[in-house]
Amino acid sequence: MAAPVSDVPRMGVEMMLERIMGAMEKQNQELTELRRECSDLRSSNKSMEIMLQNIAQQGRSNSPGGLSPSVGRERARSPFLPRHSSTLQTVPSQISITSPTRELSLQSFPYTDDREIPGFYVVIPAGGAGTRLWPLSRENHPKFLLDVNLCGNSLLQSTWDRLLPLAGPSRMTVVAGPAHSEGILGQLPNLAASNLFTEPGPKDSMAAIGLAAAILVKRDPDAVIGSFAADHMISGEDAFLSAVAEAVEVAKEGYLVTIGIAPSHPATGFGYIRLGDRLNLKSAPHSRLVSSFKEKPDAHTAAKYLATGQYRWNAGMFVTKASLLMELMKENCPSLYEGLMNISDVWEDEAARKVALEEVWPMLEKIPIDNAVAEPAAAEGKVAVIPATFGWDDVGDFSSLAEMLPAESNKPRVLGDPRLVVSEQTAGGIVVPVSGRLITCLGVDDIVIVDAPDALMVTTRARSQEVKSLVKKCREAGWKNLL
Ligand SMILES: Nc1nc2c(ncn2[C@@H]2O[C@H](COP(=O)(O)OP(=O)(O)O[C@H]3O[C@H](CO)[C@@H](O)[C@H](O)[C@@H]3O)[C@@H](O)[C@H]2O)c(=O)[nH]1
Repeated sequence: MAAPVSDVPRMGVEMMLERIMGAMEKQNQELTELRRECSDLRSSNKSMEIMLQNIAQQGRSNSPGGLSPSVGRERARSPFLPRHSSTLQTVPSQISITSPTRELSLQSFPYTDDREIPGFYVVIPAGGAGTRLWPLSRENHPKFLLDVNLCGNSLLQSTWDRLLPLAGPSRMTVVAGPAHSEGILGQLPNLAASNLFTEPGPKDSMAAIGLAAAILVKRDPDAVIGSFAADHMISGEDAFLSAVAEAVEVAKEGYLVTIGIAPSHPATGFGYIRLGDRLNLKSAPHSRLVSSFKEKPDAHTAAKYLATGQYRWNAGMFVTKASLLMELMKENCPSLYEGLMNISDVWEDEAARKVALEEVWPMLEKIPIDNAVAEPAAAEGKVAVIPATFGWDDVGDFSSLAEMLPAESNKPRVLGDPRLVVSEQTAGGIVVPVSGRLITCLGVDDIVIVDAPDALMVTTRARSQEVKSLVKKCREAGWKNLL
Protein backbone atom coordinates (compact mmCIF):
# COMPACT_ATOMS: atom_id res chain seq x y z
CA MET A 1 0.00 0.00 0.00
CA ALA A 2 1.30 3.44 -0.88
CA ALA A 3 2.23 5.76 2.06
CA PRO A 4 -0.29 8.49 2.85
CA VAL A 5 0.59 11.78 1.13
CA SER A 6 1.26 13.50 4.54
CA ASP A 7 4.06 10.86 5.36
CA VAL A 8 6.12 11.55 2.19
CA PRO A 9 8.06 14.66 3.40
CA ARG A 10 8.72 12.96 6.81
CA MET A 11 10.32 9.94 5.03
CA GLY A 12 12.39 12.31 2.93
CA VAL A 13 13.78 13.95 6.11
CA GLU A 14 14.57 10.57 7.69
CA MET A 15 16.43 9.44 4.60
CA MET A 16 18.42 12.65 4.55
CA LEU A 17 19.34 12.26 8.22
CA GLU A 18 20.39 8.68 7.57
CA ARG A 19 22.61 9.78 4.72
CA ILE A 20 24.17 12.58 6.82
CA MET A 21 24.89 10.12 9.64
CA GLY A 22 26.47 7.71 7.14
CA ALA A 23 28.68 10.47 5.71
CA MET A 24 29.79 11.56 9.20
CA GLU A 25 30.72 8.02 10.09
CA LYS A 26 32.79 7.72 6.90
CA GLN A 27 34.53 11.03 7.68
CA ASN A 28 35.34 9.82 11.19
CA GLN A 29 36.91 6.67 9.75
CA GLU A 30 38.97 8.79 7.35
CA LEU A 31 40.07 11.07 10.19
CA THR A 32 41.20 8.08 12.24
CA GLU A 33 43.12 6.82 9.20
CA LEU A 34 44.73 10.26 8.72
CA ARG A 35 45.74 10.46 12.41
CA ARG A 36 47.41 7.07 12.10
CA GLU A 37 49.28 8.21 8.97
CA CYS A 38 50.37 11.42 10.72
CA SER A 39 51.68 9.47 13.66
CA ASP A 40 53.60 7.13 11.28
CA LEU A 41 55.01 10.18 9.49
CA ARG A 42 56.09 11.77 12.77
CA SER A 43 58.00 8.67 13.82
CA SER A 44 59.63 8.27 10.41
CA ASN A 45 60.58 11.99 10.49
CA LYS A 46 62.17 11.44 13.86
CA SER A 47 64.28 8.53 12.56
CA MET A 48 65.19 10.58 9.47
CA GLU A 49 66.29 13.46 11.73
CA ILE A 50 68.48 11.11 13.72
CA MET A 51 69.92 9.69 10.48
CA LEU A 52 70.69 13.20 9.15
CA GLN A 53 72.31 14.18 12.43
CA ASN A 54 74.53 11.12 12.17
CA ILE A 55 75.46 11.96 8.57
CA ALA A 56 76.22 15.58 9.51
CA GLN A 57 78.38 14.41 12.39
CA GLN A 58 80.26 12.02 10.12
CA GLY A 59 80.71 14.85 7.57
CA ARG A 60 82.11 17.14 10.25
CA SER A 61 84.55 14.55 11.46
CA ASN A 62 85.64 13.73 7.86
CA SER A 63 86.37 17.30 6.73
CA PRO A 64 88.68 19.60 8.67
CA GLY A 65 86.67 22.68 9.55
CA GLY A 66 83.46 20.94 8.44
CA LEU A 67 80.91 23.17 6.76
CA SER A 68 81.17 26.03 9.18
CA PRO A 69 81.36 29.55 7.75
CA SER A 70 84.63 30.59 6.15
CA VAL A 71 86.93 28.16 8.00
CA GLY A 72 89.80 27.19 5.71
CA ARG A 73 87.69 26.81 2.59
CA GLU A 74 88.47 28.13 -0.84
CA ARG A 75 86.12 30.72 -2.26
CA ALA A 76 83.35 28.94 -4.14
CA ARG A 77 83.21 28.74 -7.93
CA SER A 78 80.05 28.74 -9.94
CA PRO A 79 79.28 25.61 -11.93
CA PHE A 80 77.81 27.78 -14.69
CA LEU A 81 81.14 28.92 -16.03
CA PRO A 82 81.33 28.54 -19.79
CA ARG A 83 83.34 25.94 -21.70
CA HIS A 84 85.70 28.52 -23.22
CA SER A 85 86.74 29.97 -19.91
CA SER A 86 90.46 29.24 -19.79
CA THR A 87 91.05 30.15 -16.15
CA LEU A 88 87.75 29.01 -14.79
CA GLN A 89 85.95 25.87 -13.76
CA THR A 90 83.48 24.18 -16.11
CA VAL A 91 80.15 22.44 -15.57
CA PRO A 92 80.68 19.31 -13.41
CA SER A 93 81.42 16.36 -15.66
CA GLN A 94 78.91 14.01 -14.05
CA ILE A 95 75.99 16.07 -15.30
CA SER A 96 75.15 16.00 -18.95
CA ILE A 97 73.47 19.32 -19.67
CA THR A 98 71.85 20.34 -22.90
CA SER A 99 70.72 23.92 -23.38
CA PRO A 100 66.99 24.30 -23.05
CA THR A 101 67.35 27.87 -24.35
CA ARG A 102 69.54 27.10 -27.31
CA GLU A 103 67.26 29.11 -29.55
CA LEU A 104 68.31 32.19 -27.59
CA SER A 105 71.97 31.51 -28.08
CA LEU A 106 73.98 33.35 -30.66
CA GLN A 107 73.65 32.12 -34.20
CA SER A 108 76.69 32.90 -36.31
CA PHE A 109 76.00 36.21 -37.96
CA PRO A 110 76.24 36.05 -41.73
CA TYR A 111 77.23 39.65 -42.49
CA THR A 112 80.53 39.95 -40.57
CA ASP A 113 82.32 42.24 -43.02
CA ASP A 114 79.34 44.10 -44.48
CA ARG A 115 78.18 45.35 -41.11
CA GLU A 116 81.39 46.97 -39.88
CA ILE A 117 80.92 50.68 -39.16
CA PRO A 118 84.15 52.69 -39.51
CA GLY A 119 84.87 54.84 -36.47
CA PHE A 120 82.38 52.95 -34.26
CA TYR A 121 83.70 51.70 -30.90
CA VAL A 122 81.93 49.25 -28.61
CA VAL A 123 82.20 49.85 -24.85
CA ILE A 124 81.12 46.98 -22.60
CA PRO A 125 80.83 48.09 -18.97
CA ALA A 126 81.20 44.91 -16.94
CA GLY A 127 80.36 45.82 -13.37
CA GLY A 128 78.15 44.31 -10.69
CA ALA A 129 78.08 40.76 -9.41
CA GLY A 130 74.51 39.87 -10.37
CA THR A 131 73.89 38.92 -6.74
CA ARG A 132 70.26 38.01 -7.40
CA LEU A 133 71.48 34.96 -9.30
CA TRP A 134 73.35 33.55 -6.31
CA PRO A 135 74.41 30.73 -5.85
CA LEU A 136 75.09 30.56 -9.60
CA SER A 137 76.82 33.96 -9.59
CA ARG A 138 79.63 34.60 -7.12
CA GLU A 139 81.78 37.67 -6.43
CA ASN A 140 84.72 36.17 -8.34
CA HIS A 141 82.48 34.87 -11.09
CA PRO A 142 79.80 37.48 -11.64
CA LYS A 143 76.79 37.04 -13.88
CA PHE A 144 78.54 38.35 -17.00
CA LEU A 145 81.17 35.57 -16.83
CA LEU A 146 78.51 32.86 -16.53
CA ASP A 147 76.86 30.76 -19.17
CA VAL A 148 73.46 31.27 -17.53
CA ASN A 149 71.45 29.71 -20.34
CA LEU A 150 73.90 26.86 -20.93
CA CYS A 151 74.52 27.76 -24.57
CA GLY A 152 78.30 27.32 -24.30
CA ASN A 153 79.04 31.07 -24.11
CA SER A 154 79.02 33.38 -21.12
CA LEU A 155 76.82 36.49 -21.30
CA LEU A 156 80.00 38.52 -21.86
CA GLN A 157 81.11 36.27 -24.71
CA SER A 158 77.66 36.50 -26.29
CA THR A 159 77.76 40.30 -25.98
CA TRP A 160 81.18 40.36 -27.62
CA ASP A 161 80.13 38.03 -30.47
CA ARG A 162 76.95 39.99 -31.07
CA LEU A 163 78.73 43.35 -31.44
CA LEU A 164 81.93 42.22 -33.11
CA PRO A 165 80.51 42.49 -36.66
CA LEU A 166 79.92 46.23 -36.16
CA ALA A 167 83.27 47.25 -34.69
CA GLY A 168 85.83 44.53 -35.44
CA PRO A 169 88.21 43.36 -32.66
CA SER A 170 90.39 46.50 -32.59
CA ARG A 171 87.44 48.74 -31.61
CA MET A 172 85.94 46.47 -28.97
CA THR A 173 86.58 47.68 -25.40
CA VAL A 174 85.62 46.55 -21.89
CA VAL A 175 85.56 48.53 -18.62
CA ALA A 176 85.83 46.39 -15.46
CA GLY A 177 87.34 46.08 -12.00
CA PRO A 178 90.75 44.49 -11.36
CA ALA A 179 89.25 41.37 -9.78
CA HIS A 180 87.68 40.39 -13.09
CA SER A 181 90.47 41.29 -15.55
CA GLU A 182 91.89 37.77 -15.66
CA GLY A 183 88.50 36.16 -16.16
CA ILE A 184 87.58 38.65 -18.90
CA LEU A 185 90.84 38.23 -20.81
CA GLY A 186 90.52 34.45 -20.44
CA GLN A 187 87.06 34.49 -21.99
CA LEU A 188 87.82 37.11 -24.67
CA PRO A 189 91.16 36.08 -26.22
CA ASN A 190 90.73 38.68 -29.01
CA LEU A 191 90.30 41.62 -26.64
CA ALA A 192 93.43 43.79 -26.95
CA ALA A 193 94.98 44.32 -23.50
CA SER A 194 95.04 48.08 -24.23
CA ASN A 195 91.27 47.97 -24.76
CA LEU A 196 90.54 46.58 -21.30
CA PHE A 197 90.08 49.71 -19.18
CA THR A 198 90.61 48.62 -15.59
CA GLU A 199 88.97 50.83 -12.98
CA PRO A 200 90.25 50.58 -9.41
CA GLY A 201 86.78 50.16 -7.91
CA PRO A 202 83.08 50.43 -8.78
CA LYS A 203 81.98 54.04 -9.31
CA ASP A 204 78.72 53.29 -11.19
CA SER A 205 77.98 53.50 -14.89
CA MET A 206 78.80 57.20 -15.58
CA ALA A 207 82.39 56.90 -14.39
CA ALA A 208 82.85 53.55 -16.19
CA ILE A 209 81.43 54.65 -19.55
CA GLY A 210 82.90 58.15 -19.09
CA LEU A 211 86.38 56.65 -18.58
CA ALA A 212 86.10 54.78 -21.88
CA ALA A 213 84.80 57.90 -23.65
CA ALA A 214 87.62 60.05 -22.25
CA ILE A 215 90.29 57.55 -23.40
CA LEU A 216 88.72 56.89 -26.81
CA VAL A 217 88.17 60.56 -27.69
CA LYS A 218 91.90 61.08 -27.20
CA ARG A 219 92.71 58.08 -29.42
CA ASP A 220 90.15 59.11 -32.04
CA PRO A 221 88.50 62.56 -31.73
CA ASP A 222 85.68 61.49 -34.11
CA ALA A 223 84.93 58.26 -32.27
CA VAL A 224 81.30 57.22 -32.01
CA ILE A 225 80.85 54.91 -29.02
CA GLY A 226 78.09 52.50 -28.11
CA SER A 227 77.84 51.14 -24.58
CA PHE A 228 76.13 47.80 -24.04
CA ALA A 229 75.90 45.91 -20.75
CA ALA A 230 77.98 42.75 -20.52
CA ASP A 231 75.21 40.68 -18.98
CA HIS A 232 72.03 41.05 -21.03
CA MET A 233 70.37 38.57 -23.39
CA ILE A 234 69.13 39.48 -26.82
CA SER A 235 67.14 37.49 -29.35
CA GLY A 236 66.81 38.68 -32.92
CA GLU A 237 70.44 39.50 -33.69
CA ASP A 238 69.72 41.04 -37.07
CA ALA A 239 67.12 43.45 -35.69
CA PHE A 240 69.56 44.33 -32.91
CA LEU A 241 72.41 45.14 -35.30
CA SER A 242 70.09 47.18 -37.53
CA ALA A 243 68.91 49.21 -34.51
CA VAL A 244 72.52 49.89 -33.45
CA ALA A 245 73.50 50.88 -36.99
CA GLU A 246 70.55 53.29 -37.08
CA ALA A 247 71.53 54.66 -33.66
CA VAL A 248 75.04 55.37 -35.00
CA GLU A 249 73.54 57.42 -37.84
CA VAL A 250 71.57 59.50 -35.33
CA ALA A 251 74.61 59.85 -33.05
CA LYS A 252 76.57 61.32 -35.97
CA GLU A 253 73.90 64.06 -36.12
CA GLY A 254 74.88 65.10 -32.60
CA TYR A 255 72.41 63.22 -30.38
CA LEU A 256 72.87 60.96 -27.40
CA VAL A 257 70.97 57.93 -28.66
CA THR A 258 69.37 55.11 -26.74
CA ILE A 259 67.54 51.99 -27.86
CA GLY A 260 64.03 51.54 -26.45
CA ILE A 261 62.62 48.06 -25.86
CA ALA A 262 58.88 47.44 -26.32
CA PRO A 263 57.70 46.66 -22.76
CA SER A 264 55.89 43.35 -22.31
CA HIS A 265 54.71 43.93 -18.73
CA PRO A 266 54.78 46.72 -16.13
CA ALA A 267 58.28 45.92 -14.86
CA THR A 268 59.49 47.90 -11.87
CA GLY A 269 63.16 46.96 -12.22
CA PHE A 270 63.77 48.94 -15.43
CA GLY A 271 63.85 52.58 -16.44
CA TYR A 272 61.25 53.90 -18.91
CA ILE A 273 61.71 56.19 -21.91
CA ARG A 274 58.86 58.43 -23.04
CA LEU A 275 58.81 58.73 -26.83
CA GLY A 276 58.86 62.22 -28.31
CA ASP A 277 58.46 63.54 -31.86
CA ARG A 278 59.83 61.76 -34.89
CA LEU A 279 63.22 63.03 -36.03
CA ASN A 280 62.49 62.47 -39.73
CA LEU A 281 66.11 61.59 -40.55
CA LYS A 282 66.49 59.85 -43.92
CA SER A 283 69.34 57.70 -42.63
CA ALA A 284 67.38 56.72 -39.49
CA PRO A 285 63.70 56.40 -40.34
CA HIS A 286 62.63 55.01 -36.94
CA SER A 287 64.40 57.58 -34.79
CA ARG A 288 62.46 59.77 -32.36
CA LEU A 289 63.30 62.31 -29.72
CA VAL A 290 63.16 61.21 -26.09
CA SER A 291 60.79 63.46 -24.20
CA SER A 292 61.82 62.15 -20.76
CA PHE A 293 63.24 59.26 -18.73
CA LYS A 294 61.69 57.73 -15.64
CA GLU A 295 63.95 55.47 -13.62
CA LYS A 296 62.30 52.36 -12.09
CA PRO A 297 58.69 53.49 -11.47
CA ASP A 298 56.31 51.68 -9.09
CA ALA A 299 53.99 49.01 -10.53
CA HIS A 300 50.98 51.36 -10.72
CA THR A 301 52.91 54.01 -12.66
CA ALA A 302 54.49 51.38 -14.90
CA ALA A 303 51.03 49.99 -15.77
CA LYS A 304 49.83 53.50 -16.61
CA TYR A 305 52.86 53.99 -18.89
CA LEU A 306 52.12 50.75 -20.72
CA ALA A 307 48.51 51.73 -21.31
CA THR A 308 49.58 54.89 -23.19
CA GLY A 309 51.75 52.97 -25.67
CA GLN A 310 54.18 55.91 -25.53
CA TYR A 311 56.87 54.31 -23.39
CA ARG A 312 59.79 51.97 -23.98
CA TRP A 313 62.09 50.19 -21.55
CA ASN A 314 65.52 51.68 -21.11
CA ALA A 315 67.94 48.82 -21.80
CA GLY A 316 70.97 50.86 -20.70
CA MET A 317 72.29 51.09 -24.29
CA PHE A 318 73.75 54.45 -25.29
CA VAL A 319 75.29 55.42 -28.64
CA THR A 320 76.95 58.81 -29.00
CA LYS A 321 79.98 60.68 -30.24
CA ALA A 322 82.53 60.32 -27.45
CA SER A 323 83.09 64.09 -27.66
CA LEU A 324 79.37 64.78 -27.04
CA LEU A 325 79.37 62.53 -23.97
CA MET A 326 82.35 64.48 -22.62
CA GLU A 327 80.54 67.78 -23.27
CA LEU A 328 77.42 66.54 -21.51
CA MET A 329 79.51 65.45 -18.52
CA LYS A 330 81.29 68.81 -18.45
CA GLU A 331 77.91 70.55 -18.39
CA ASN A 332 76.12 68.29 -15.89
CA CYS A 333 78.81 66.81 -13.63
CA PRO A 334 81.90 69.01 -14.01
CA SER A 335 84.01 67.44 -11.24
CA LEU A 336 83.54 63.95 -12.69
CA TYR A 337 84.50 65.38 -16.11
CA GLU A 338 87.64 67.00 -14.66
CA GLY A 339 88.68 63.80 -12.90
CA LEU A 340 88.22 61.63 -15.99
CA MET A 341 90.10 64.17 -18.14
CA ASN A 342 93.02 64.07 -15.71
CA ILE A 343 93.11 60.29 -15.82
CA SER A 344 92.74 60.04 -19.60
CA ASP A 345 95.50 62.64 -20.15
CA VAL A 346 98.04 60.14 -18.83
CA TRP A 347 96.26 56.86 -19.63
CA GLU A 348 98.70 55.60 -22.27
CA ASP A 349 101.63 56.00 -19.81
CA GLU A 350 101.27 53.05 -17.47
CA ALA A 351 103.20 54.48 -14.52
CA ALA A 352 101.48 57.89 -14.68
CA ARG A 353 98.11 56.20 -15.13
CA LYS A 354 98.62 54.21 -11.93
CA VAL A 355 99.36 57.38 -9.96
CA ALA A 356 96.41 59.28 -11.46
CA LEU A 357 94.00 56.41 -10.78
CA GLU A 358 95.17 56.16 -7.17
CA GLU A 359 94.80 59.88 -6.62
CA VAL A 360 91.71 60.73 -8.64
CA TRP A 361 89.49 57.65 -8.87
CA PRO A 362 88.47 57.49 -5.19
CA MET A 363 87.27 61.13 -5.37
CA LEU A 364 84.97 60.59 -8.37
CA GLU A 365 81.23 60.97 -8.02
CA LYS A 366 79.28 57.68 -8.02
CA ILE A 367 76.32 58.23 -10.33
CA PRO A 368 74.46 56.26 -13.04
CA ILE A 369 74.71 57.56 -16.61
CA ASP A 370 70.91 57.92 -16.69
CA ASN A 371 70.85 60.53 -13.91
CA ALA A 372 74.20 62.09 -14.76
CA VAL A 373 73.62 63.00 -18.41
CA ALA A 374 70.69 61.22 -20.10
CA GLU A 375 67.91 62.87 -18.07
CA PRO A 376 69.22 66.46 -18.25
CA ALA A 377 70.12 66.07 -21.95
CA ALA A 378 66.61 64.76 -22.74
CA ALA A 379 65.16 67.89 -21.14
CA GLU A 380 67.24 69.90 -23.64
CA GLY A 381 66.06 67.83 -26.65
CA LYS A 382 69.48 66.21 -27.14
CA VAL A 383 68.47 62.58 -26.69
CA ALA A 384 67.01 60.33 -29.38
CA VAL A 385 65.68 56.79 -29.28
CA ILE A 386 65.46 53.95 -31.77
CA PRO A 387 62.43 51.84 -30.84
CA ALA A 388 63.67 48.26 -30.96
CA THR A 389 62.02 45.19 -32.46
CA PHE A 390 64.35 42.59 -30.94
CA GLY A 391 63.86 40.59 -27.73
CA TRP A 392 65.79 41.73 -24.67
CA ASP A 393 66.14 40.76 -21.04
CA ASP A 394 68.61 41.76 -18.36
CA VAL A 395 68.32 38.28 -16.75
CA GLY A 396 68.18 40.07 -13.44
CA ASP A 397 66.86 37.20 -11.30
CA PHE A 398 65.70 33.59 -11.35
CA SER A 399 62.19 34.62 -12.30
CA SER A 400 63.37 36.28 -15.51
CA LEU A 401 65.69 33.32 -16.13
CA ALA A 402 62.61 31.06 -15.82
CA GLU A 403 60.84 33.14 -18.47
CA MET A 404 63.48 32.13 -20.99
CA LEU A 405 62.92 28.41 -20.53
CA PRO A 406 60.24 26.34 -22.24
CA ALA A 407 57.28 25.64 -19.94
CA GLU A 408 55.28 22.43 -19.54
CA SER A 409 51.97 22.41 -17.71
CA ASN A 410 52.16 21.49 -14.02
CA LYS A 411 55.94 21.17 -14.14
CA PRO A 412 58.73 23.49 -13.04
CA ARG A 413 61.13 24.75 -15.71
CA VAL A 414 64.49 23.05 -15.44
CA LEU A 415 67.78 24.77 -16.17
CA GLY A 416 70.08 21.79 -16.56
CA ASP A 417 69.48 18.07 -16.85
CA PRO A 418 65.71 17.47 -16.67
CA ARG A 419 66.28 13.87 -15.55
CA LEU A 420 67.47 15.22 -12.22
CA VAL A 421 64.08 16.76 -11.44
CA VAL A 422 61.00 14.72 -10.58
CA SER A 423 57.90 16.69 -9.70
CA GLU A 424 54.20 16.29 -9.11
CA GLN A 425 51.71 19.16 -9.31
CA THR A 426 54.43 21.79 -9.22
CA ALA A 427 53.60 24.55 -11.66
CA GLY A 428 55.38 27.70 -12.74
CA GLY A 429 58.68 27.43 -10.86
CA ILE A 430 62.30 26.91 -11.86
CA VAL A 431 64.71 24.23 -10.67
CA VAL A 432 68.45 24.40 -11.33
CA PRO A 433 69.96 20.99 -10.53
CA VAL A 434 73.69 21.57 -10.46
CA SER A 435 75.04 19.31 -7.73
CA GLY A 436 74.04 16.19 -9.63
CA ARG A 437 71.66 14.85 -7.01
CA LEU A 438 67.97 14.20 -7.65
CA ILE A 439 65.57 17.02 -6.81
CA THR A 440 61.94 16.16 -6.13
CA CYS A 441 59.04 18.49 -5.44
CA LEU A 442 55.37 17.97 -4.78
CA GLY A 443 52.60 20.56 -4.78
CA VAL A 444 54.80 23.68 -4.57
CA ASP A 445 53.92 26.22 -7.25
CA ASP A 446 56.23 29.00 -8.42
CA ILE A 447 59.14 27.63 -6.43
CA VAL A 448 62.79 28.44 -7.16
CA ILE A 449 65.33 25.75 -6.24
CA VAL A 450 69.00 26.22 -7.05
CA ASP A 451 71.06 23.27 -5.90
CA ALA A 452 74.76 24.07 -6.22
CA PRO A 453 77.32 21.65 -4.77
CA ASP A 454 78.10 23.97 -1.85
CA ALA A 455 74.84 25.87 -1.31
CA LEU A 456 71.14 25.25 -1.76
CA MET A 457 68.84 28.23 -2.33
CA VAL A 458 65.07 27.94 -2.15
CA THR A 459 62.62 30.79 -2.68
CA THR A 460 59.58 31.68 -4.77
CA ARG A 461 59.56 33.42 -8.14
CA ALA A 462 57.68 36.34 -6.63
CA ARG A 463 60.52 36.92 -4.15
CA SER A 464 63.46 36.18 -6.41
CA GLN A 465 64.46 39.87 -6.49
CA GLU A 466 65.10 39.58 -2.74
CA VAL A 467 67.87 36.98 -3.15
CA LYS A 468 70.14 40.03 -2.90
CA SER A 469 69.15 40.54 0.74
CA LEU A 470 69.53 36.81 1.41
CA VAL A 471 73.11 37.05 0.16
CA LYS A 472 73.67 40.01 2.50
CA LYS A 473 72.37 37.90 5.36
CA CYS A 474 74.73 35.03 4.44
CA ARG A 475 77.61 37.52 4.50
CA GLU A 476 76.59 38.73 7.98
CA ALA A 477 76.38 35.10 9.11
CA GLY A 478 80.02 34.54 8.10
CA TRP A 479 79.57 32.70 4.79
CA LYS A 480 81.64 35.17 2.74
CA ASN A 481 83.57 32.27 1.20
CA LEU A 482 80.43 31.04 -0.54
CA LEU A 483 79.37 34.41 -1.96
N1 LIG B 1 82.52 48.76 -15.14
C1 LIG B 1 81.49 49.13 -14.42
N2 LIG B 1 80.28 48.98 -14.91
C2 LIG B 1 79.24 49.36 -14.14
C3 LIG B 1 79.40 49.94 -12.88
N3 LIG B 1 78.18 50.22 -12.37
C4 LIG B 1 77.29 49.83 -13.29
N4 LIG B 1 77.93 49.30 -14.35
C5 LIG B 1 77.34 48.75 -15.57
O1 LIG B 1 76.41 49.68 -16.07
C6 LIG B 1 75.25 49.02 -16.53
C7 LIG B 1 74.01 49.51 -15.79
O2 LIG B 1 74.25 49.48 -14.43
P1 LIG B 1 73.26 48.81 -13.36
O3 LIG B 1 73.73 49.20 -12.00
O4 LIG B 1 73.08 47.37 -13.66
O5 LIG B 1 71.94 49.60 -13.68
P2 LIG B 1 70.46 49.17 -13.37
O6 LIG B 1 70.16 49.48 -11.96
O7 LIG B 1 70.15 47.79 -13.83
O8 LIG B 1 69.66 50.18 -14.30
C8 LIG B 1 70.11 50.53 -15.59
O9 LIG B 1 69.98 49.44 -16.49
C9 LIG B 1 68.60 48.99 -16.68
C10 LIG B 1 68.63 47.88 -17.71
O10 LIG B 1 69.30 46.79 -17.18
C11 LIG B 1 67.73 50.15 -17.19
O11 LIG B 1 66.38 49.72 -17.33
C12 LIG B 1 67.82 51.31 -16.22
O12 LIG B 1 67.08 52.39 -16.72
C13 LIG B 1 69.28 51.72 -16.05
O13 LIG B 1 69.79 52.22 -17.25
C14 LIG B 1 75.52 47.53 -16.33
O14 LIG B 1 76.05 47.05 -17.53
C15 LIG B 1 76.57 47.49 -15.26
O15 LIG B 1 77.40 46.36 -15.40
C16 LIG B 1 80.73 50.11 -12.40
O16 LIG B 1 80.97 50.61 -11.30
N5 LIG B 1 81.72 49.69 -13.21
